[in-house]
Amino acid sequence: MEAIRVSGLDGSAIAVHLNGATVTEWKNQRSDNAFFVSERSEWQEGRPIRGGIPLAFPQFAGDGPLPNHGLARTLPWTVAEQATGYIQLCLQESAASRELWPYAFDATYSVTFNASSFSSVLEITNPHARAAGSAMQFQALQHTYYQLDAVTTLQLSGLEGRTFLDKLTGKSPKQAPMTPLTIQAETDAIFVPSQNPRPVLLQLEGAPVIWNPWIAKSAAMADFGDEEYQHMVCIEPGCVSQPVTLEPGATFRLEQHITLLVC
Ligand SMILES: O=P(O)(O)OC[C@H]1O[C@H](O)[C@H](O)[C@@H](O)[C@@H]1O
Repeated sequence: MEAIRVSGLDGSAIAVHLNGATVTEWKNQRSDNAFFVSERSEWQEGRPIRGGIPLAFPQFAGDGPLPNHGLARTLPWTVAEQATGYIQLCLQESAASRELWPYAFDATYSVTFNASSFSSVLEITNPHARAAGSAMQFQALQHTYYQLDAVTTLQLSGLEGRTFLDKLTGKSPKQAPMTPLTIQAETDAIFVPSQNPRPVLLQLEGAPVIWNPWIAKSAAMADFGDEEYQHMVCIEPGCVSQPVTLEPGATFRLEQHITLLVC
């Protein structure tokens, strides 16, 4: 599977796969890889990579008729630009995408990084001329897997008191505790947008999904090690509970900015 390695300043580097524009590695001043990638990931063209930052578009998870998380994470993207600490990839509609989703779209994914910060921006344009086209609706999300020493010691601040839809109980609305979020069991929480969002540990755009498969689901996944849930968490900025409606000619932007606070 084709991976591109991009070097940045101060010894930093990323690896990104054309399959899904999936970033699988960010080497920074703290670690060889900030992102979790499963030892059991499949690494097959046309299959999702289990780790790094798969992109969900135009559908989140099983929310519609498309394959889980849509089509962007399994199609081949192309490199549009590359420089020190920067890469931009793009994807347009194709026969393969039209088979699954009958809309025209222009997607770009731009990653800018150095040894202490990492930004990734997904942009989706509805390419129809304003007069001619129609609006399109979709969900989009950056499914970021973080590598952790121990998930049970994670404290995630910024989501105190916010409402989330709990996928483990049929998307029932619940309220996050007023203390930092911790993960001590299976977690699959879709946060809903709030009026006054605060940064979530990292600076995230949109309302994140927080996921850890824990014991039983890990054992059931063929491309995930039984014990790996202990060393990862997914914090996924995106627009899920409120899908995006994009008018002809308009561009939607989903940003993720990660800053190392301790070096
Ligand atoms: O197994 P995947 O298709 O990669 O999905 C992995 C996970 O993604 C999201 O976080 C969803 O909320 C989960 O319900 C899903 O299990």
